[in-house]
Amino acid sequence: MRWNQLLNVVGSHAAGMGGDVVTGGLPPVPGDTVMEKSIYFQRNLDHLRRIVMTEPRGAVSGVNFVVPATHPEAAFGYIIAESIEYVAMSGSNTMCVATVLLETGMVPMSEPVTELTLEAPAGLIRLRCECRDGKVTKVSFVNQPAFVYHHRAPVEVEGLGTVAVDVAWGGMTYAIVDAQALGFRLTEDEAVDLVTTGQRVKAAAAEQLACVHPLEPRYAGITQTEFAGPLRTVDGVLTSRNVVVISPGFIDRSPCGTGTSARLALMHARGEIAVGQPFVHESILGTTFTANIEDTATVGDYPAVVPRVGGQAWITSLQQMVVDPTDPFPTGFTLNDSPFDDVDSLSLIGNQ
Ligand SMILES: O=C(O)[C@H]1NCC[C@@H]1O
Repeated sequence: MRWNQLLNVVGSHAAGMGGDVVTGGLPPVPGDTVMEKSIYFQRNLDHLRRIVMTEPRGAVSGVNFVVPATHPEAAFGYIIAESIEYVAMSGSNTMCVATVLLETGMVPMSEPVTELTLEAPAGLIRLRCECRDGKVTKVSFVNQPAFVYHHRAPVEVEGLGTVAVDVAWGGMTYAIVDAQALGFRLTEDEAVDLVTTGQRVKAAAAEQLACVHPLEPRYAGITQTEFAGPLRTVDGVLTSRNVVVISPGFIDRSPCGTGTSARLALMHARGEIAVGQPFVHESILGTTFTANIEDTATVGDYPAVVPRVGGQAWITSLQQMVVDPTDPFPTGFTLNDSPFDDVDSLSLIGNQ
């Protein structure tokens, strides 16, 4: 027993998308808000993200670090790290965190519903967790407001010509394109092509379209591409498939909660969905999130919507990750054959 580091890591996934939850082993993380803690973590403790995210210990694109909340209404805070950014919010990760907190007893579970408030870097997140026989069967949460930065902006994309791109914020920033117009059905056999095209769209949109969140810490740029499938009605409910390509080039296995939020903002702006109307978003795997707009709002000068997104998460492992002082890879490594290759090209939060 001579480890330099020991982290308690609960593996989980929401609708197919992995999200590890670190429930113990962290040093104190200073900050007056969870956003400040996230910025501190990025600057001073990023080696902990690398330990969980990279080989030889882990290989996952989302890691959540559970920290004490700074707001009296929240049970816990959580810092959310994706492959190349510390994000304000994430839907699948929020479902994983809530499920882990409840199913491991860190937060008491009440059946059939546990109302819970957590503190994400984006702010307070109110959750409604449906629970049966000790299992969380659905987590739905009210996201911070989502809004549209750009409507059908013409973007010159390498190999594609001029593409109409919408850009919307849902907790992360999305370049949203019409999947059908680009020839995609959003099926599993298209995964590699979706990543290649999605990365090109994202690079071009990020270069050609400015977007800076109006509120501190002023998240800037575009880090996700969302291919929006056609809207259809299934059993009377507005439904659509989508695929999100996460930086640095990896498909979200889930229907993507922040992408769903961004899409709700866009659909509302286009008159395609009303406040309160149910919506089902499908992933490339066919897994689903339910969603609706709870209310309208404004963010800076942008008209916005307040989204609710729901889905289910499952615990997959209980681990203690350790670092031996003689280990040649104390903070892991990546090779460029891995979809998580770019962990070192971390983009900093806001305009630091
Ligand atoms: O559900 C979401 O919002 C996320 N899934 C992985 C990438 C995004 O953070």
